[in-house]
Amino acid sequence: MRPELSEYTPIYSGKVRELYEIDDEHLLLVASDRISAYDYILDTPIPDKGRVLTAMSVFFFDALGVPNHLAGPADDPRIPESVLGRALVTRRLDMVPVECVARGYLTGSGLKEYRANGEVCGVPLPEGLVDGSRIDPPIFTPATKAAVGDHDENVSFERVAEDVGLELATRLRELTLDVYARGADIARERGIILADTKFEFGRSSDGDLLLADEVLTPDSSRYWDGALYEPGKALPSFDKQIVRDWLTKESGWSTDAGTPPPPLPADVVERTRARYIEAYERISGLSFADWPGGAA
Ligand SMILES: N#Cc1c(N)ncnc1-c1cnn(CCN2CCOCC2)c1
Repeated sequence: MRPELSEYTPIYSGKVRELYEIDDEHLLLVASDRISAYDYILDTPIPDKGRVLTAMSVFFFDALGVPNHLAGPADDPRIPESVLGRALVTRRLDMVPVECVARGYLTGSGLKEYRANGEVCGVPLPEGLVDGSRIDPPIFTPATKAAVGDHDENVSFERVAEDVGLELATRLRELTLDVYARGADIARERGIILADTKFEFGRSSDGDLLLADEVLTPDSSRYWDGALYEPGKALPSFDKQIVRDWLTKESGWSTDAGTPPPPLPADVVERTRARYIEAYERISGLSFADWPGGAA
């Protein structure tokens, strides 16, 4: 008999995920079906988004073999039926207050910084780069964690070293670049570019540095369709562009409307759900139908 979610104490609620306390040593990390666009949490959920992104995290945790915070399988008996498939039991860690970002392509806030001063987080880049340019080798561009709803602030490696010490900052950079490179290689071999990603790390009670949070999902990474990539060409989001295009080109809403986006039509929801499942099945080689928690 599985416990009810109400038996666990909620300790953190983010835009699309929540964290609950199971006991002194264990947490329940729950991924919702909520989707965000243009800094709004949309009213319309994407069915199975939470389950697909949980499956992606588990695939990469397993494939990359990095010591991590998982403390049980996807069907762990401590997971309530109501969130089965979109929740994971994790070890409770002492989180390192750094968003560990790796960038293999120049876009977003990194591009904005580069255009202003030719570098990103203090890392100088060659002249002449444009939106979508490859950054090879990838760079470590950390950020400080922002409050829910705010944007993280890009900071230099030196600032991270001041905050957490040079040894840990160096280890975070090494791990971030190694895990990103290996994960991006796996995805690229299957036709999906992971342009950048954000990791979080924490220390266990016995002092080990473990990979935490979600790993290489479309919510923590930019997913691009590799078939469309040309050098120097930024691509639309593999998973969110259907929603973005409908909102800005068909719904009558605009990003400067000053009002929340309208509900999504059923076909946009279904096509978006299919994109998440496609990304998972292409990268993992597994069938989403085999993932726990599907409709009975
Ligand atoms: N993972 C993890 C983890 C852990 N294993 N131990 C202790 N704390 C955390 C933790 C606490 N906050 N965050 C930020 C990311 N949140 C994740 C949930 O959803 C909201 C955002 C991570």
